[in-house]
Amino acid sequence: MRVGLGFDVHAFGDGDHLMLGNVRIPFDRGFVAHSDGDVLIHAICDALLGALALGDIGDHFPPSDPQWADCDSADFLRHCQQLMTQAGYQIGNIDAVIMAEQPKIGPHKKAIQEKLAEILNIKGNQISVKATTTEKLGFVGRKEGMAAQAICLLTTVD
Ligand SMILES: Nc1ccn([C@@H]2O[C@H](COP(=O)(O)O)[C@@H](O)[C@H]2O)c(=O)n1
Ligand SMILES: C[C@@]1(CO)OP(=O)(O)OP(=O)(O)OC[C@H]1O
Repeated sequence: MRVGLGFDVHAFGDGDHLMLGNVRIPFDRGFVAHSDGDVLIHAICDALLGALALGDIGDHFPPSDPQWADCDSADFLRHCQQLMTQAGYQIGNIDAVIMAEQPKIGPHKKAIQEKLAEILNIKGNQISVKATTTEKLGFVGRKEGMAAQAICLLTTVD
């Protein structure tokens, strides 16, 4: 068994939606990022890579590489999953928390969990997505951006 931890932050900029867990959420801002800025998927990728001791998302998809510009972060997640499978592991469970003052994540949580379960080919009860404000404190509280944290448990494939 191995555990991994991931954390990511993206600032808000111009835009009219956010991609979170590969679900499009209408919003009056967008993420500032090289890719689609899916802060939740990036945290999950780093959790998987961390559990495998394979570096972090930037090692695999360098921000300096134009091929990742505006990239669908689901592709990053599929790649990390392939690395996990090649290493002989499978997902036990993933737990994640999104830190955001806005938008409200609650109405989108189920869709996000279902989408991530579909991408990762796991059951719905193997992935948990939660949300919290930071009680108006810090950059999240000032609505300057969003953060996400994820932890995963990997087990060996029998
Ligand atoms: N962007 C957010 C932040 C929080 N929620 C939900 O609100 C509840 C209370 O969160 P606090 O951090 O203010 O205690 C909790 O159920 C969160 O899931 C949300 O939907 N969207
Ligand atoms: C995802 C990558 C892709 O170039 O860029 P960003 O979308 O800026 O996201 P970040 O969380 O900073 O991770 C680094 C990169 O791997």
